[in-house]
Amino acid sequence: MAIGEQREPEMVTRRGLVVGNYCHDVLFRDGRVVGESLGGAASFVSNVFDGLSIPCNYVSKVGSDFAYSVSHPPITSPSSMTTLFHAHFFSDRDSSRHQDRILRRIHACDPISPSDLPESQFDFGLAVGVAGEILPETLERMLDICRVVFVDIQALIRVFDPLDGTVKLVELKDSGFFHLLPRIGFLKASAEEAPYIDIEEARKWCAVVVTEGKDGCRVYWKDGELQIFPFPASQIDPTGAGDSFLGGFVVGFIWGLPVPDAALLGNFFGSLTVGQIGLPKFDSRLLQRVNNELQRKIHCMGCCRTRDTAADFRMSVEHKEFQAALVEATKLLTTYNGQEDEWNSQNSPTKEIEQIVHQQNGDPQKLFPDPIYDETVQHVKAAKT
Ligand SMILES: Nc1ncnc2c1ncn2[C@@H]1O[C@H](COP(=O)(O)OP(=O)(O)OP(=O)(O)O)[C@@H](O)[C@H]1O
Ligand SMILES: O[C@H]1[C@H](O)[C@@H](O)[C@H](O)[C@@H](O)[C@H]1O
Repeated sequence: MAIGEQREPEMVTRRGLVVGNYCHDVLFRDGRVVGESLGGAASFVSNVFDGLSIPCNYVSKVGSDFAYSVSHPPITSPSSMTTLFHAHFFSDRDSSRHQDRILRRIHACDPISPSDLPESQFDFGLAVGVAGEILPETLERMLDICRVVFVDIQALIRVFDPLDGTVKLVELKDSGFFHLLPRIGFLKASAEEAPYIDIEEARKWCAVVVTEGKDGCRVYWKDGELQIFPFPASQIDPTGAGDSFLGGFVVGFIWGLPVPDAALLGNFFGSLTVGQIGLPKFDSRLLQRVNNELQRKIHCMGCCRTRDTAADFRMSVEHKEFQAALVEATKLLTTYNGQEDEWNSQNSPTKEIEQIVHQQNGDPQKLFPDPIYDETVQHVKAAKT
């Protein structure tokens, strides 16, 4: 290498683990079925990860009635049904007591036990259960084998009415998972779930990200908090917005973005999700733009940037620019060479069961250099103590 020539940062591949069951979702509006779709946070997360070529191991269980073809095959439990949710939405929001939906678990697939997890070590893990399938011992095992674990609180605090399966929430401290908080990297909750956490207590132990629907999200850590602004969206179905948010957030994190920038990417994928029923289809040109933008950003930040704990929770100087680039990317959806109608008809929400077949996107994406990732993980851990 010639003197003065800049060495490209050496890229490495992160190993990730996603744990949580796929499910069947049936959507009702005012008592009428309006959509049926593949669901489960793991399916929404894999939709984002596959779109951005993030390779991962998935541990998910379904029954022999599972109706979809997926790119990351689940474990089939012959004796159990696939988890099934009925989500009831109401035009008159009073009848749903101001929740955006009433959710009922109609069937529950088998839980995921520690022995279902691979024997390997992972750079990151996502605990994204939907119906109580992640047991305390399963999360504990994930914490043993993954360097950073992102947890969706819905995996921890949901309980189910024994008569009709209505989903209710319990306080995190009564959930059987509270003692694991100091080992969790990030805890993600929706605005509806946030009251079940004592945020002041939880933020001493891990970073907490509260998603706030059309208002974006708020990140809390030991020494501070920050509101991250949303992207405009026209909401058709909120299902899975939080899951896609988490997918985008984790992608940002493993690319080495500071937490607020990663949360912005989460907001971006959350906003893309609410515009479609069920699992969203992301436009490939839009995904390419996002990948280019991530490449550009890590080259700007360089691998020699100064790192300190506070910096990981501070917006990058290019935060606004990143936001503008993502807004610009969404314009691809409306200015497709004047062929908006064609695009819209290809992407319009379907009311029939879709057979979702993901394409594996070639070679795994090479991500941020290892020393930087090591530092980020250290800093997230240091921020707690
Ligand atoms: N109407 C909206 N407009 C723009 N962005 C939205 C809208 N709704 C959701 N989002 C984005 O998606 C993220 C997650 O949404 P939300 O807070 O509704 O998650 P959630 O309740 O966990 O969803 P679910 O449980 O259905 O997966 C938000 O933080 C926001 O960035
Ligand atoms: O598919 C959805 C999705 O994963 C949501 O995040 C979850 O809240 C629902 O339980 C599930 O049916």
